[in-house]
Amino acid sequence: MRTFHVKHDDSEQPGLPDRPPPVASEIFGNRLPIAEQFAQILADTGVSHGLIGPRETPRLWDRHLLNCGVVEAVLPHRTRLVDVGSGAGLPGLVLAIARPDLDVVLVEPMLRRTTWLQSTVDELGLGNVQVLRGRAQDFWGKLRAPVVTARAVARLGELSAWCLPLLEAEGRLLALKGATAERELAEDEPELRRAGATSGRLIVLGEDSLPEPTRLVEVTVGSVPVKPTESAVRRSSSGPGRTRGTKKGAQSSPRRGSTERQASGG
Ligand SMILES: C[S@@+](CC[C@H](N)C(=O)[O-])C[C@H]1O[C@@H](n2cnc3c(N)ncnc32)[C@H](O)[C@@H]1O
Repeated sequence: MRTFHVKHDDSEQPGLPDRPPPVASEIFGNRLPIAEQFAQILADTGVSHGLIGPRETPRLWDRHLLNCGVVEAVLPHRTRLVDVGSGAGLPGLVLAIARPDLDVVLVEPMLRRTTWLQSTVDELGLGNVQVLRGRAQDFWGKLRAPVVTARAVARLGELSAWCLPLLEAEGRLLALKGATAERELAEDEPELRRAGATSGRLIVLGEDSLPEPTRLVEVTVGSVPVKPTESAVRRSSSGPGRTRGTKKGAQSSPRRGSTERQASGG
């Protein structure tokens, strides 16, 4: 009888993340071990709890940790950041790891996800992260920050209606988008204006360092914080209000202005 042996390459095994590429140390610096621990958690309970697809494990770094991590380059020192629809902590938790100077709030409506997020924050020992359960709309009038981030949560128009009322004056919504970023920005411009945006532009990050650069849409508000639009309030109150903390856990008229489109390297 003939016998043969199959040689296994550990990096191909399901449940094991890919290895961090060299650019990871530029983004995470001496926090790289924490980022690696987060990648392990994503590949383990992130997959078993259904927060991330099993097919994502071999590309956790390129598609997720680095795609989100490069955004730290456009964040000022010691700012407060609200990440809406955080899911598996993308991009909020990644940014909190890369930048311990940030004060990060993760907003996520699904209990299963907030429970996982809180246990991950505890396991990583991150003192700069708060996890809140609820939709963005549930925090209107309760939460404001200079920066709001969101990835893969909603189209730009709807996302702006939800998120601009969470911004302080002169604040910025940073929406991580894929290849459709520029088109969405053009198509949703009227909705952005109605939501109170004073400008919008495309920023491309990691062009020289990432296999797929991050396409970020930056939407800004003016010197007066915006109120939710009437239609957003109507639509939001027809859904269930679910504002909760986890175990730790006067506005004026919208401004109208020109929405600027601009591509820039980063
Ligand atoms: C496709 S997942 C993306 C998760 C994560 N941002 C990522 O990039 O992997 C969308 C997330 O948005 C959340 N979500 C949906 N509607 C929301 C709302 N109105 N406010 C806040 N989060 C919302 C969902 O519960 C879900 O976790």
